[in-house]
Amino acid sequence: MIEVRDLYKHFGDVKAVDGVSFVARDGEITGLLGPNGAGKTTTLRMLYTLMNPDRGQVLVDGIDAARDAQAVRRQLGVLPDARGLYKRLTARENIEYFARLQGMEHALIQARREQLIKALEMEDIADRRTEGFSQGQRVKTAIARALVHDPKNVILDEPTNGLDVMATRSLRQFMRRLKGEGRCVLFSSHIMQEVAALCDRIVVIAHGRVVADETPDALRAQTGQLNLEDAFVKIIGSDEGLAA
Ligand SMILES: Nc1ncnc2c1ncn2[C@@H]1O[C@H](COP(=O)(O)OP(=O)(O)OP(=O)(O)O)[C@@H](O)[C@H]1O
Repeated sequence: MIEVRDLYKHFGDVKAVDGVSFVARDGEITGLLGPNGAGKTTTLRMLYTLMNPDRGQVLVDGIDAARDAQAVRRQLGVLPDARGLYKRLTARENIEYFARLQGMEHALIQARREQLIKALEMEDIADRRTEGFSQGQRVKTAIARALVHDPKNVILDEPTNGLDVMATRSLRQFMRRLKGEGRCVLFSSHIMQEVAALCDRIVVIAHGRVVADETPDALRAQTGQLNLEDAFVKIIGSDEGLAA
């Protein structure tokens, strides 16, 4: 479980994150939805301990990120906005390298690596150097790498960005599988259809603030809109930056 309490991050005059609180529960998919520049990536960066908040608290499975960042990192699998693969290594080697950094044992690394390669249907690319990989191939490799240590909590920053329809469908399927395994899945998106299709809970963020935190059904009811797209536009007050 991931808990965010009253988080702030300002860059000069820009209030990127301005008092954000929410909870992402185990066995659920939580979507952080907001237009471009809403503060999604900054919020996630503080969650996965890449950036310190100006104020506020991040708890992962009850562990305070400010007190024990390393313990928090062990509990997290992260697909960052910069996918950051080693281009001279093959996909398999990228996954293995990360597992070694996590201090995993050789036999466990092999088992978990092969399990993920199969689950993400990446057998055909596993022994290719990642240099020249397509967006979809890069995302798959980065996700396999992020999950190799079997983390309970999974954070994905705009996971379907740049993916085609088939790749998006299979990634959604994979995220449902993670949820079915009881993991806490938190992802950001500016695509409302995606969030509507996947999420148990939607946290809508605009101008660094949470403007709604509901189930998709409750959002529809609260705004009196049958269509989620209309509901989002009503909550945010504009459809700017929200792709359908
Ligand atoms: N390192 C930084 N220095 C200065 N300003 C920053 C920095 N990081 C983010 N910002 C600003 O903070 C605001 C929120 O940015 P953020 O990347 O968190 O938004 P986002 O919701 O992830 O947007 P997008 O959907 O476009 O990725 C933006 O105005 C951005 O320009």
